[in-house]
Amino acid sequence: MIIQRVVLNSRPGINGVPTTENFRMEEATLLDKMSEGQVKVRTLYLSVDPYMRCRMNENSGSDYILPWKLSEVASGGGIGIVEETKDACFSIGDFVTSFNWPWQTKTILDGKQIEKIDPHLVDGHLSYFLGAAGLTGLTSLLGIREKGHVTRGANQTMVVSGAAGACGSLAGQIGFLEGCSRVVGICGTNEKCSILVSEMGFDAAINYKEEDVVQRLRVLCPDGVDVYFDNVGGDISAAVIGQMTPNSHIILCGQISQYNKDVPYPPPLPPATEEIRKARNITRERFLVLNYMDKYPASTMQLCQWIKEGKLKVRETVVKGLENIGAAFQSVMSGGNIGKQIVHVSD
Ligand SMILES: NC(=O)C1=CN([C@@H]2O[C@H](COP(=O)(O)OP(=O)(O)OC[C@H]3O[C@@H](n4cnc5c(N)ncnc54)[C@H](OP(=O)(O)O)[C@@H]3O)[C@@H](O)[C@H]2O)C=CC1
Ligand SMILES: CCCCCC(=O)/C=C/[C@@H]1[C@@H](C/C=C\CCCC(=O)O)[C@@H](O)C[C@H]1O
Repeated sequence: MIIQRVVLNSRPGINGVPTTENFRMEEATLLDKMSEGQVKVRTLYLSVDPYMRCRMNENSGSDYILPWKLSEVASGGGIGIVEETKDACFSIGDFVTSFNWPWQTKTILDGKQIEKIDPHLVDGHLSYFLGAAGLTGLTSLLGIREKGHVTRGANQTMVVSGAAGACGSLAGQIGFLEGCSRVVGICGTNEKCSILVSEMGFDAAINYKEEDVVQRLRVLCPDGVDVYFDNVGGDISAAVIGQMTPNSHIILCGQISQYNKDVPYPPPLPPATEEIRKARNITRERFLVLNYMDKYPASTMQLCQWIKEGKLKVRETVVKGLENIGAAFQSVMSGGNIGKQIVHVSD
């Protein structure tokens, strides 16, 4: 059977900005023969995520992220429907997901690699399993619970960078649900700022491309910042850390502003900021959602319940067509998305 797939065409270079030309769509043959334990699936949705930038380098710089190979199919989070099965755990028509889904229209996967998902849990919004009800939501929830030290009634102020993105938009809302009394977002457009405040319940938002972040934080967080959900790193984080209170906490989720640079992960803070951090005893521990797999089932149920109750507002930016996945990734890296970026491959 002939299928379409997307392969890594070229590497942007460790200090380069990724482009759509780094990816190439091509035809390939999917073997008709399946072995015991295998499942043939049609791809419905694929996820593009910032960590994929590290997979475009020859060396990902991280022990848990493998580089993509040139001219080989790329992969990431995906959702599909079972079309044929040689694994008794699955039936035709089951919806399934995997963290390691090849970027192709149809594929044969090992049954052990995939997990069934129940669309009723998300009122039929299957793609939410790549976002709010998937690793993105788990990252926001577990990041806050494991590293945020949020205490109900403690009158804490949370700041979120990358606030209008997939993790950030959920993190701000979860900050409130877990007990913060004030949440301020930082993001890159006025439209995003307005959505954060009017739709997602943030108290205020700062457009870092147009406003003086330090000055605005002084006004919007008069008692200082107690919890910082950091998605971006760089100058924005230095500005936030300068406003943090003694014994406060950074949730070190990601550092997207540094992903097109040859720096280690997590990148060290600039010396003056590191001095502030130490003097104020601010924690900045590495957080990786993959380290909390035992907490996924209960946390996923919590996220689905909040989504159903309307307590967690979900935004997606959906691009149609496997051929557009490179553009969708490039868009995430340059701020084109609001909420989770999804690629819709087939109905
Ligand atoms: N620790 C973990 O286990 C996990 C960590 N992550 C991390 O969480 C972060 C967010 O990921 P995710 O929610 O999927 O992606 P997003 O949906 O937040 O998309 C990325 C956003 O980052 C912003 N951005 C891009 N470049 C810059 C820059 N130079 N400076 C400031 N902001 C920038 C853009 O928004 P804007 O318009 O605001 O610039 C863009 O929309 C990433 O750092 C990622 O690596 C994600 C999953 C798990
Ligand atoms: C080096 C930068 C990492 C920044 C943090 C981040 O975004 C982490 C994201 C992970 C992500 C990727 C983890 C593993 C992929 C393994 C695939 C492979 O190499 O085969 C996601 O899957 C969940 C987050 O914890």
